[in-house]
Amino acid sequence: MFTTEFLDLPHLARAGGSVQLPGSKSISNRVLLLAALSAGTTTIHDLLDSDDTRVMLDALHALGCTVTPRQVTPGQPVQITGIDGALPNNARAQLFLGNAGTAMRPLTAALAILGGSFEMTGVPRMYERPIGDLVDALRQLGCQIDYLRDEGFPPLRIGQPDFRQLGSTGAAPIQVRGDVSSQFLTSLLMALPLLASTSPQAIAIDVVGELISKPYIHITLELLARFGIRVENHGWQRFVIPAGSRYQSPGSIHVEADASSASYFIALGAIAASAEGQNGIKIEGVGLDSIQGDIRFVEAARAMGAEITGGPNWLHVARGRWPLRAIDLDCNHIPDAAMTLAAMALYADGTTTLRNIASWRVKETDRIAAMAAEARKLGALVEEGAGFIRITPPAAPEDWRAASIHTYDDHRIAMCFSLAAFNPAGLPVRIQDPKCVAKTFPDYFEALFALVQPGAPAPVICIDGPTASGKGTVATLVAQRLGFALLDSGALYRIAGLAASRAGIALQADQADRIAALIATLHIVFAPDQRVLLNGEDISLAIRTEEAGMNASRVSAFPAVRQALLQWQRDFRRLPGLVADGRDMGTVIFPDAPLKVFLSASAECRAQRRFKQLIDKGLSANMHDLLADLQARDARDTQRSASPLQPAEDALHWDNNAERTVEQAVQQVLSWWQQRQPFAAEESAV
Ligand SMILES: O=C(O)C1=C[C@@H](OP(=O)(O)O)[C@@H](O)[C@H](O)C1
Ligand SMILES: C=C(OP(=O)(O)O)C(=O)O
Repeated sequence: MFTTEFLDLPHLARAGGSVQLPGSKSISNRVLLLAALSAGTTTIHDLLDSDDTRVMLDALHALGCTVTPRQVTPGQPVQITGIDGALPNNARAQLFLGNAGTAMRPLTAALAILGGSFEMTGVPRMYERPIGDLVDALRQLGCQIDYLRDEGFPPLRIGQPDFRQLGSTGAAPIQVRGDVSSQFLTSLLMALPLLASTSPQAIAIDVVGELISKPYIHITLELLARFGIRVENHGWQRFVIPAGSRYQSPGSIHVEADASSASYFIALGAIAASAEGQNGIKIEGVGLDSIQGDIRFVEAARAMGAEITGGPNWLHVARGRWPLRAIDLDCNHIPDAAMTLAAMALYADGTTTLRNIASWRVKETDRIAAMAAEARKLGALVEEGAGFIRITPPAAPEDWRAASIHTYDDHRIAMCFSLAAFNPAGLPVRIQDPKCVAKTFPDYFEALFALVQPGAPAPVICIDGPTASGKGTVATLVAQRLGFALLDSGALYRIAGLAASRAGIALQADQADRIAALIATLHIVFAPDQRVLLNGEDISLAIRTEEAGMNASRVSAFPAVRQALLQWQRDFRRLPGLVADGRDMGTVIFPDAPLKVFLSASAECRAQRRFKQLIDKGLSANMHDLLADLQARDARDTQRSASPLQPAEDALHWDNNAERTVEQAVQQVLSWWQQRQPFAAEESAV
């Protein structure tokens, strides 16, 4: 996941390949709760691991369910041992439910019926998302729920219910409004079997007013059936839970991939020209047999021009009509995926209108307002109303503008606007707070980058300089702040030197071809945890000794060795960008890099820095020897004929002497980078 303050997407041109999507949020959180209420143990395969499911898992754990393992591990199922319809007497817990509607609402209903002493809390936005219709419905039954702040909104306190009045009202249906969120009805449908299990009569729920987002009720009914509860659906108006209904674990259950998450990749296939040698985008894990209503996004995308084929659990999407066709659509049945249509509308041949989406206003943010504001920043014309949005794309490529997209802590805003990087003007797009995708799709950007190709080679920031100038530290931090990949080219020469000396090859010029041939056989891995592996062995420390540094300097003087490592280094170039640290990054390896920085410092200062580094690592060091070695390396690095150490003509210089801090150097590089971005002015105005 990208945890940077912002993520700059360079202009994107093409896409192709296949993507395996993470599990459905709506299915994951329903299955977790149903498993928790059931008798027996349920093994859940392909559960989504995201903020929304984590709050649900934590809540279930706090309520005494056995959850193994406690953290979702990719490829490993999660086992939940349920409470069999009852909590211990005097159960109490404070539950933090983040901004997960699928946790807050269903848990509120279930706990209000089970009884105990619970506080339901969340993030500030959760306290602006309505829950009054659900509380009103539960109070009809005798549930004890208090608002801790504003009437009609979380946080809530739940107490012990009093079901005596139920007897007197007999089997009167419970009324619930359906026009603000379908999650209220879903919550009742999942909680009321707890009452029906001991009730002599069936329990009926009547929907008052229009029921929005109906397909989510379909998911609820499908999953209830898997857990032994067969609800009668009378025309989406009345739902009847038979007397004696009792939760029974299905033993094992599989979570489909998320159909709403699929919408971004369907849109990608519809918008992007196919990458060379590829034919569109294959989406795996969800397909035409899905129980998720958002699969009907496929129809809308087809109407706009996408060419989509599919099987039970896969889809294939290719660009068809181009530009896309503008549409006018009632989107009530696909409230989440419809946002992706708004992103597709930026590439349509006219004005697209998305109607019947009033619920957008009470989700992660006011999504109608947010979509309108951000699409306008890109140059689109947008009209909005209480329950619709109308988008006209920028008229010509030159009407597009480079924008820094505010994401409002809303995963879907971030994912939707990543698609704006395909704009015809060749502009980059900045996504602020990219980690907001953690709500349902933590690795969204990684998945996107695996499929797309930039319009021009991915950006590179070169940081060159002599040994111990501090470039490694600065490069690492700059890469972290921007979410860029890191190339420590010195490490490659260190590895080459180490491998050659271990192979018994003398590090001298007449052996250069042998060393180059050896390099071609090496299997080198720079692990995400900073470890460096050579043919499977952790050599992170072995390449950091002074001797390894000297050997690196020796082999790096041989043109054949430099040549053998050239493509290796260039292959590090990837999205969203690269920070390359070395001696000839700006001059030889990435001469087209948009930012080149040359760090320098006096030999004494660098010797001091190296001394400290070695001591900190627990290695022995001697200042006098270090200075002499460093001067010898400087001489070799600057005097070698093959790519000698020298600043690129267009490099910006930073004197990294002792009185300057690492943070100052990092800030300077970031500020030079920022000045090169087209949204620099807008950003500094914020
Ligand atoms: O039940 C569900 O899983 C959901 C229902 C929908 O909400 P509304 O019913 O509030 O539209 C949807 O937007 C949400 O992401 C998930
Ligand atoms: C509306 C959404 O979430 P929630 O489940 O919190 O309602 C969403 O994921 O788009």
